[in-house]
Parts: sequence; structure tokens; C-alpha cells
Amino acid sequence: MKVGIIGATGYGGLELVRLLSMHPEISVMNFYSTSDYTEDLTTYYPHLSTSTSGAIKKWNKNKSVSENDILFFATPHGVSSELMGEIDFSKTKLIDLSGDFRLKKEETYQKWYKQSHPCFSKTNQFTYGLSELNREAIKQSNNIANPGCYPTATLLGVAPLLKAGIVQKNSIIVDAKSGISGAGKTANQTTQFMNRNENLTAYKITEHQHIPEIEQFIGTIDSSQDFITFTPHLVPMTRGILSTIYATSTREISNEELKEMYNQSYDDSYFVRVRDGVPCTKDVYGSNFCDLYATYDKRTNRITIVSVIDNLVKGAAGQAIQNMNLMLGLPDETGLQFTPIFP
Ligand SMILES: NC(=O)C1=CN([C@@H]2O[C@H](COP(=O)(O)OP(=O)(O)OC[C@H]3O[C@@H](n4cnc5c(N)ncnc54)[C@H](OP(=O)(O)O)[C@@H]3O)[C@@H](O)[C@H]2O)C=CC1
Ligand SMILES: CC(=O)N[C@@H](CCC(=O)OP(=O)(O)O)C(=O)O
Repeated sequence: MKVGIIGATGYGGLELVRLLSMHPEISVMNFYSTSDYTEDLTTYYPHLSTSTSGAIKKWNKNKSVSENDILFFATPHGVSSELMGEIDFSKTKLIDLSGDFRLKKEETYQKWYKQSHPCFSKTNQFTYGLSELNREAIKQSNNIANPGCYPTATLLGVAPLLKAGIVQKNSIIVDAKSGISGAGKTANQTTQFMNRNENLTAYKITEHQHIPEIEQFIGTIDSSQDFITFTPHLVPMTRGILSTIYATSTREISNEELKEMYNQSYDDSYFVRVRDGVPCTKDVYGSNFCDLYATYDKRTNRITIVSVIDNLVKGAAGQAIQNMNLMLGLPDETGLQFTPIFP
């Protein structure tokens, strides 16, 4: 297969290149940029020099579509939809890492992304690429809206409870922490070393663009749920997301029953590991795993779930490749069987 990566010079794009260079079904990778990169990708990113090579090409819609079997857009929201423009979506396999095609209502997109959308009507051709929870639809789809990193960790964490119908209406609270690579490669005051080192910050409280994305998918499992409370935090580490989720239960439940519920939900899911103890971000660092732990507190009648992923792998490039595998009829784990890096 020949794959094109638009935005190959960014963090998500580079992770796609790293992982795809080890994928057994990929013979050619084409790298595209919208800016002034013209040399071989490895000139700018020598860590890739033994895995791949190839000059960075200017994105050119017709040519770039014709020279690839699949296109990955690792570009910011607003840019993905702009570049896709007039592509014939039904004939082109596309996987978009941005938030442009995840939300089903245009007014919701405009409200949370604070911008208009050049081709919102195309959104209905896209399938939400949460691999474990939307597998059959992804297999049938040509166009995938890859989920955000926080939604991936959060939705995999709460889905078994919602499926079992034991979450009290609107009781979900999500307290999530991310490494700085989640903000992309462009340096700014927020991401600079002095502001991040020895520092922990909550941000976009009540305003984060992943709130409607999480609520939208929760609504497809349990339509009685209208909203969640979600607060993201920046942690001084490079990769990783840890999402701690609280939900009030509709009944008393033992931890054994909870564990069984999670095991059954993810029985066929290679990348979701239901754990006996509390996971940490280094348990999944550099891998496509999502590790989950759930426990019930009789005193408060609440369930606490801890979910960890690597934001650049299961939260972005890894899940995008998992979705490519599903689209191609391959097992989920093809080319993605990495042991996490520890310590
Ligand atoms: N980082 C993460 O953990 C996650 C990221 N995502 C999403 O994946 C996409 C890529 O993110 P990420 O790789 O982190 O971002 P980066 O900022 O690191 O890279 C984005 C790339 O897009 C290209 N680009 C084209 N137009 C623009 C523009 N106007 N402004 C900035 N970059 C532009 C750039 O390449 P060039 O200049 O060569 O064209 C750049 O290298 C985003 O939509 C992001 O929201 C999703 C989940 C997790
Ligand atoms: C740490 C950090 O800044 N993270 C990003 C989310 C990255 C991601 O998943 O992006 P999209 O859903 O926008 O594609 C943020 O909070 O906006």
C-alpha cells in the first residue's frame, strides 16, 4: 500500500511515519507539507534516517490523491477540511487526525472550535474512529475522523459502565492530564520550558473542544446522558494522558462485578488492558495500549476509573493506523505490537 502523510513534519505526522515505517503492508510513504520544507524528511528529523527517507513534497490535491492508496491528515483543525476541499470523499480513503469531522452538528463545531467549517456537509461521510467501540462501522468506511486524545482515554474508560446502564444521569466528571506533546510542535508561551517545568496547570475549564466530542459519543451509548464535566491539565512530561473519571452508580456493585464488566467489554480488544491495579502513563508509553482500572466506593456510591494512553499513539497516530488496518480488513494489531517503553 502507498500512504500519504500530510503534516508529516508535526508531532502526530512524525509518529505516523515512525509507526508506518514498521508496518508490513506499507511499501511507499509520501510526505506532504504546506510550508517551506523541501528536503528529505530525515534532514529535519534524523531519528528516522534508518527507517525511511523521502523528499517532502508540496501538497497538491489531485496529484497527492492519485499517488496514494490512503491519505492521513495530521494537520490542525481548520487546515484538514481546507486542504481536503474538493476531494471525492467516497473514492478516497482518508483518515483525519484533526477535530474537523468528528462533530455531527455544525453549530456545535462553530461554538467549540470558534471558527466556521469550509465543507461541514461532508462530515456525514466520516465515521468516528474509536476503534474498539466502532469497529464494524470503521471496516465499512472510507473516511475516518480519528478521535481526540482525551476522548479516546475517557470514552474507553466509561463505555462499559454506560453499556451496562449503571451511570446516574449527568454524573460523569472527568479530570484529565496530558503531556505537552499534545499541544503540537509549535512553541508558544504556554509550552515553553519555564512555564511547564515544575508546574501543573488546568486549562480551558468548561471550554475545551473535547467536551462536545465526548458527550456526542456518550449519547450514542446512553441517550439519557446530556452532559459531562471535563477539566484538562498540562503535566510536565512529553507524552501520556491519564484520565480519572468519576461516575455515580445507579446501584451497589462489587469490584469483582465491575472487573468482569470491563473484561467482557474488551474481551476481543488487543489494545485495551483491564488492570488489577492503578495504571500510570509509563505503562503504555510509546505503545497503542489503553490501560484501565475501575473501582467502586460504597461510601459515596461512586465508581472511579483510571485510563491511560500515549497521546501520540493510541491518542493519535497508533489509533489512526489501527483504523487503517480495520479499513483494509487486517487484524487491529497489524504493525502495532510494541511493548511500552519503561522506565
Ligand atoms: N499531538 C497530539 O497528541 C494529538 C494531536 N491531534 C491532532 O492531530 C493534528 C496534528 O497535531 P500535531 O501533530 O500535534 O500538530 P503539529 O503542530 O505538531 O503539526 C501540525 C502539522 O500540520 C502542518 N500545518 C499545515 N498548516 C498548518 C497551520 N496553519 N498551522 C500549523 N501547522 C500546519 C504543519 O506541517 P507543514 O508546515 O509542513 O505543512 C505541521 O507540521 C491536529 O489536528 C491535532 O489536533 C490529535 C490527537 C492527539
Ligand atoms: C495538551 C494539549 O494541548 N492537548 C490538545 C489536544 C490534542 C488533541 O487531541 O487534539 P484535537 O482533538 O484537537 O485533534 C488540547 O488540549 O487542545
